[in-house]
Amino acid sequence: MARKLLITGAAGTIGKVLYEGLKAEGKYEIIAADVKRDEEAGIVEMDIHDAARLAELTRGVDTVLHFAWIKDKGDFLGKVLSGNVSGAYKLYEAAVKNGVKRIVFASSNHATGFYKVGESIDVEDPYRPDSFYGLSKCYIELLGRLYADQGKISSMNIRIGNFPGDDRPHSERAAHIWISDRDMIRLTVCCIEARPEMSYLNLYGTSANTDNYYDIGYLEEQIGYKPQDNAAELLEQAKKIGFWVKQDETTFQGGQKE
Ligand SMILES: NC(=O)C1=CN([C@@H]2O[C@H](COP(=O)(O)OP(=O)(O)OC[C@H]3O[C@@H](n4cnc5c(N)ncnc54)[C@H](O)[C@@H]3O)[C@@H](O)[C@H]2O)C=CC1
Ligand SMILES: O=C(O)[C@H]1OC(=O)[C@H](O)[C@@H](O)[C@@H]1O
Repeated sequence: MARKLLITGAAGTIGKVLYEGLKAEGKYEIIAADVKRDEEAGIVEMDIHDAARLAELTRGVDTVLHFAWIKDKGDFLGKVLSGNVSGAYKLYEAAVKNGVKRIVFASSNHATGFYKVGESIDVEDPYRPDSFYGLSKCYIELLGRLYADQGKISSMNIRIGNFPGDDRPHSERAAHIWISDRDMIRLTVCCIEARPEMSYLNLYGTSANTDNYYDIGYLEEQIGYKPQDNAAELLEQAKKIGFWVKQDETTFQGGQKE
């Protein structure tokens, strides 16, 4: 029987690419949902605040891919806590009640964005959020950890680097964190297919960039992720043809300056 997936945020920059890529895999039954319904694209309506709708949509689902996000702009009490954190809680509760096996969450490099450029960091290093946005990602990663430790669901948090939506790196900073469309799809498939006993995993989601901030080589053995693209090569080509590349020297990995 085909594995049933629910993608939240399916109309978004990453969601759209994932939905198409996972359809093309040809082996999944997919519910694509977003607050923006798009009948033509097969995207049904779902508001992350609506617990009843979440209960309905998670029924019979094997894996939830949680990519919906209310743009927060630092509104801590409102969009961060009452929107994204409480929305994730409602989604995870619904998933657990319906026996969903795994949640793959779109976390972010900003969960550790206050490490300095030049520092080599490991995924087990302490959180260093660089914003309320990054902080909310830490909270939701830990929500997943709680449910996983309680034996209720398997939880994987992909700390995505930079996915601009047009499949090319645009800045010097992107050379350290970029992920291409096909690597994003590949990585998500690896998370979906990872062995069921894997109850919790945090990982950085980037392509095989020469200058990656994070060593992700071990992911091949752990979950079979073998990225194919490299921002350094594409930035080199872009510069040769005079394509705009932002020179952005930053102090911190999340992009902020001292
Ligand atoms: N694009 C990137 O470079 C990175 C993205 N991420 C994370 O990946 C996820 C997806 O990012 P993008 O696709 O770039 O964002 P996006 O803003 O393009 O997509 C988010 C989607 O969520 C939907 N949404 C908003 N409010 C909603 C609600 N109340 N209920 C249901 N859906 C709602 C939006 O309509 C939108 O389609 C986010 O969690 C983001 O923080 C993390 C790191 C990097
Ligand atoms: O750090 C980055 O480049 C990206 O990180 C994120 O978490 C954001 O969702 C995305 O809009 C940024 O562009």
